[in-house]
Amino acid sequence: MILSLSLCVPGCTPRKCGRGVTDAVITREEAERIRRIAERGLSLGGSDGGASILDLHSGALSLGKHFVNLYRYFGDKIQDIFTEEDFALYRDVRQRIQQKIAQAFGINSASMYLTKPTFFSRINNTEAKTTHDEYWHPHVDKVTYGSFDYTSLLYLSDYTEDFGGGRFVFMDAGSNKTIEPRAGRVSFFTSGSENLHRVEKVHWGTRYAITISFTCNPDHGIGDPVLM
Ligand SMILES: O=C(O)CCC(=O)C(=O)O
Ligand SMILES: [Fe+2]
Repeated sequence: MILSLSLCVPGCTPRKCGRGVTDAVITREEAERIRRIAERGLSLGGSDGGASILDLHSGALSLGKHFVNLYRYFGDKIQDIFTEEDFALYRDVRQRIQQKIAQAFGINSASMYLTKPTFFSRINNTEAKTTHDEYWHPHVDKVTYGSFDYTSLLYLSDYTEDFGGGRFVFMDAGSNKTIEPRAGRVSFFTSGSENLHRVEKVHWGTRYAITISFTCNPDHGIGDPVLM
């Protein structure tokens, strides 16, 4: 009798769940370069509330209470905003994080695929205006985003230096575990219910991060963002 049906992709689907954090994959200088890309892109829009995103794959950019498509809106002019080097840096960083996750979980990095959404986030202490601004709710990424099997977060600014509050919290039974964002710090974890988490409210300053996630299902894979 078949008790459960699930897609099994040998070599990627998490067999062991877990999490890791490293400051050794991305340098602070690289994180600063990526933060400048995030600042440039997000300066073209911004949510009325405290949480803005720029989705590099779809081009979705927070604007007021809604989203616009940066790529459609700017057309060819997008080349005045982002350069080929920006996208090359994203690819390089994405590859190194993918390899780190593969190594940490003992899986084959070639059986992991980048998945969407892949986005910059900018958070400040402005009061939320829509539910999109409510970044602090506990959630499971696989439930929120569907295709995620492995989540990674690359932090682009420093807790206590650039902003207060805004720590990442794994909500474990018994004791929570907190990650303090720091430019160049990569936090990665399996995206299921074993890693329920939330982000503390940012009390002051501006917090930048980028979410880069992977799926084991090639049908949910996307290519690296490209300059259109
Ligand atoms: O920015 C963070 O630290 C986490 C964000 C998050 O949980 C998410 O985007 O799903
Ligand atoms: Fe999350």
